[in-house]
Amino acid sequence: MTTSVRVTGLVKRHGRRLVLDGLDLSIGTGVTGLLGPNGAGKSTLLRCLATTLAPDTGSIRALGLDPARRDERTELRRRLGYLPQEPGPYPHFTAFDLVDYVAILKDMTDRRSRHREVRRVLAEVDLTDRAATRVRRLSGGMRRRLALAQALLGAPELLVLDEPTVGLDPEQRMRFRALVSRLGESRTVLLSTHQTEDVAALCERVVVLAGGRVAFDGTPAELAAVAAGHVWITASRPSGGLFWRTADGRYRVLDQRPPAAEPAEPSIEDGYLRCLGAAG
Ligand SMILES: Nc1ncnc2c1ncn2[C@@H]1O[C@H](COP(=O)(O)OP(=O)(O)OP(=O)(O)O)[C@@H](O)[C@H]1O
Repeated sequence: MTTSVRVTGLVKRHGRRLVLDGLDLSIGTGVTGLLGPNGAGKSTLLRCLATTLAPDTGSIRALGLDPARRDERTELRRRLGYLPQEPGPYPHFTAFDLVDYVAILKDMTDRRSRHREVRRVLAEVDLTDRAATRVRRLSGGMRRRLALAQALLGAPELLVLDEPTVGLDPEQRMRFRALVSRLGESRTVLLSTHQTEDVAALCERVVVLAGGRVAFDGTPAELAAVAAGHVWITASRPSGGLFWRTADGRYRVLDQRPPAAEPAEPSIEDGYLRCLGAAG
C-alpha cells in the first residue's frame, strides 16, 4: 500500500468538547470507509484532511504535503477533491456554473478545456441534462450528485467524501458505487457513511471512529468477524436484546441468544454494533 495520507496524534476541540483525541491513521490507494456514530468526529476529521479546518495539535501529511504550511496547503487544495456534508452556497447558480466556479478556484484557467472538464464531471454523476437548471431547483439527491461532480474536477489523486450516498435513490447509489470503485483502482478515496451496505460494496478497508479515536481498522470481512458467534436468527420475537425483523419475517438477534435460535453469519453492521458495544 502506498500511503497517501498519514495523520498523527490529531487533536481537535470544538469549544470544550474533545472531538478528535490524538487520532493516528494512515490511508493508501483504494476506497476506505469511515463509520462511526453521530458526533464521533468523522466530519471533523474529513474537514481537517480537506484543509477547511485546522487541527489544534498533531500532524497531517496528505499527498506528501503538510496542510499546516500555507504554500503546501494551497497545493493540496488543488490536488484533492472534497464533498462536504453541508450543501454549497450559490442556489441561484446553474449546475454548470457552480461546477465551473469551483473549477476556476482550482486554477483551471483555459476556458475551453475547463468547460470540457465541467461537462465530463456532470456526465459522471448523470446530471448532463440538468446543466442549465438552477441549484435551488434540483432535488436533494441531485444536489448531492452536483456536490460530487465538483469533487471529481481535475481527477484528483485524493477524494474526501462526507456521506456521499445520503439522499441518492437506489439506481444512483449503484452508479455511485461503480464510479467510486473505478476511481479507487488508482486513487485514494476516503468516505464517511452510515450505510454498512456501502462499506460492503465499495471499501477494501473500514475504519470505525468512536470517541475521537480509531475503534477498529481492518477489512470489511474482519469487521463482520467481530460479531462471529454473537448473531442468531429466530422465528419468534425475542423478549430482549438488540433485534430486528428480516425480509423473511424472522428476527435477527445480536449478543443475547434466544431459545431455539440458530447461529447466523455476521454482517458488517453486526460487527460495527458489537465494536461500539451497542449490543448486549
Ligand atoms: N463548528 C462546530 N462548533 C461546535 N461544535 C462542533 C462543530 N462542528 C462539530 N461540532 C461537534 O463536534 C462533534 C463531532 O462532530 P462531527 O460532525 O465531526 O461528527 P460526525 O461523526 O461527522 O457526526 P454525524 O454522523 O452526525 O455527521 C459533535 O459533538 C458536534 O456537535
